[in-house]
Amino acid sequence: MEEKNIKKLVIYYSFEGNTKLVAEAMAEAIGADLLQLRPKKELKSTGFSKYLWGGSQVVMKKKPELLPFEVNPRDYDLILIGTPVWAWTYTPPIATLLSTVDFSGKTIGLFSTHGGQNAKTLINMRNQLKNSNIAGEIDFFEPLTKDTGNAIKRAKEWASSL
Ligand SMILES: Cc1cc2nc3c(=O)[nH]c(=O)nc-3n(C[C@H](O)[C@H](O)[C@H](O)COP(=O)(O)O)c2cc1C
Repeated sequence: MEEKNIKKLVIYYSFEGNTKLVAEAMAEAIGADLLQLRPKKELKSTGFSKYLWGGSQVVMKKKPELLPFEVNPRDYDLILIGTPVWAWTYTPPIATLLSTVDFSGKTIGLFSTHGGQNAKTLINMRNQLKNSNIAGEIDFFEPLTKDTGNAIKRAKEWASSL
């Protein structure tokens, strides 16, 4: 987007910090506000049980209730939406977001972080945003622990290119 005074927002969910890392880099690069999605009930699962818990949430198509937003996404023009990949798709808090906020007419960038299998995550998100202008998509392989510097650079360059 060319205009100087457009309002920019980065919305993300992050369970273990990978998506948060790139979301914050993007927001810093383009001067965007940040909105972290927080489920009212976040299970503090660790070890293998987190996969059972998270995976079952996705399979059951859960849309957990979120804590109130500090900003209204409708007030923004360019909105970047980021998710971890769970069970080959976007996370339940993002399902809540996409089904409760009207993103029609907005310019959207989509990003994900994953453990090597991004699968149809970004396609599935795009399919929920049929009335938005999808300006770009990018994914990252666990940026907290794998090639962090390069991931931050890619995140900043991508956000700046939208
Ligand atoms: C419940 C659960 C399911 C996951 N499913 C996948 C998957 O299908 N494909 C994949 O590549 N990574 C999968 N992962 C790994 C995460 O996508 C990856 O670690 C991601 O960067 C985590 O983001 P976060 O640190 O922001 O929470 C899964 C992780 C969890 C906890």
